[in-house]
Amino acid sequence: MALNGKIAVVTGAAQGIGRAITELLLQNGAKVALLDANKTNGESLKEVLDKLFGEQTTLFLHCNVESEEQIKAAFQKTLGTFGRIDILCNNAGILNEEEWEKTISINLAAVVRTTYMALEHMNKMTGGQGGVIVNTASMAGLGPLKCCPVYTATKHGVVGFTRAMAAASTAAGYGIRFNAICPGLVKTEMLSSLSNKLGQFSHLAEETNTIIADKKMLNVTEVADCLLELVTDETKNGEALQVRCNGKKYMTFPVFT
Ligand SMILES: NC(=O)C1=CN([C@@H]2O[C@H](COP(=O)(O)OP(=O)(O)OC[C@H]3O[C@@H](n4cnc5c(N)ncnc54)[C@H](O)[C@@H]3O)[C@@H](O)[C@H]2O)C=CC1
Ligand SMILES: CCCCCC(=O)/C=C/C=C\C/C=C\C/C=C\CCCC(=O)O
Repeated sequence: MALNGKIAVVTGAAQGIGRAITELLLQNGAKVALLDANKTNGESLKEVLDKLFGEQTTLFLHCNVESEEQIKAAFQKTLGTFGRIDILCNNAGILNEEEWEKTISINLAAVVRTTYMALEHMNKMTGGQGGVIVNTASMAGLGPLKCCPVYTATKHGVVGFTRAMAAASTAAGYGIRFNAICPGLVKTEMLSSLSNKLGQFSHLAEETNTIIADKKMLNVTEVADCLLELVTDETKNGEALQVRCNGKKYMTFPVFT
């Protein structure tokens, strides 16, 4: 799938992995609507991107993915400006075991909400032109992280939702591919502010921070490079791509017959 002329929506685009995804999509010729709840970071990133790629190639839309109304408005603005949506990257996420309901709301419920909203515009069965949806899960979507059970549950949920949607899309002919990316530790603000986010598991903070300090971490650009493969390689559907410092691996799962 070549990206020239393609229109992408990226959530959590203002910093970290979302910013790297946005920059790589732009470098490859796509136009991008950046959705983020952080207005200050989003607006200053838009200024940077205007200079690098031209004002017409991006939109910053202040949007909390927990709000159905705000997502709807962001999709309408994207369609009004760019005319179509080909790519959705559900990337916004938090790690907060204290505010665990908010973690479920942003990391899982919002992925479902945004995906269903995108289907209304992308689904070939209802007049859309198809495309690809890539969800940012985590290695915590493939195995347990003892310091953050709810974060782990949301990321397992994202992997399951992605794979089931891929199967539903194939069965019904939506013309949309669904993939999940599952990175290990990535150098971003999410990990640097971890200690006070573990709630009842804060007794594991010291051990967790030691692991983080000792482990080699991925750069956001390494994650974005792998995500680009999931966007552009039309053979990839229903995949969970694990990305670690020592390489990437397409995961295999039990098959139901
Ligand atoms: N940093 C890491 O080690 C890893 C991160 N991930 C996942 O990658 C994704 C991105 O995380 P990072 O870039 O590391 O975090 P980050 O904290 O640097 O960036 C997250 C972005 O999402 C935005 N955001 C948060 N809540 C939002 C909401 N309700 N509505 C709209 N935007 C919202 C934030 O404003 C921020 O710009 C998350 O889903 C995270 O779970 C996955 C594996 C590893
Ligand atoms: C192994 C899960 C990495 C998940 C990254 C993430 O989404 C959030 C991490 C939060 C805390 C990290 C705490 C412990 C990590 C333990 C092991 C990391 C091993 C990474 C690797 O080997 O690639």
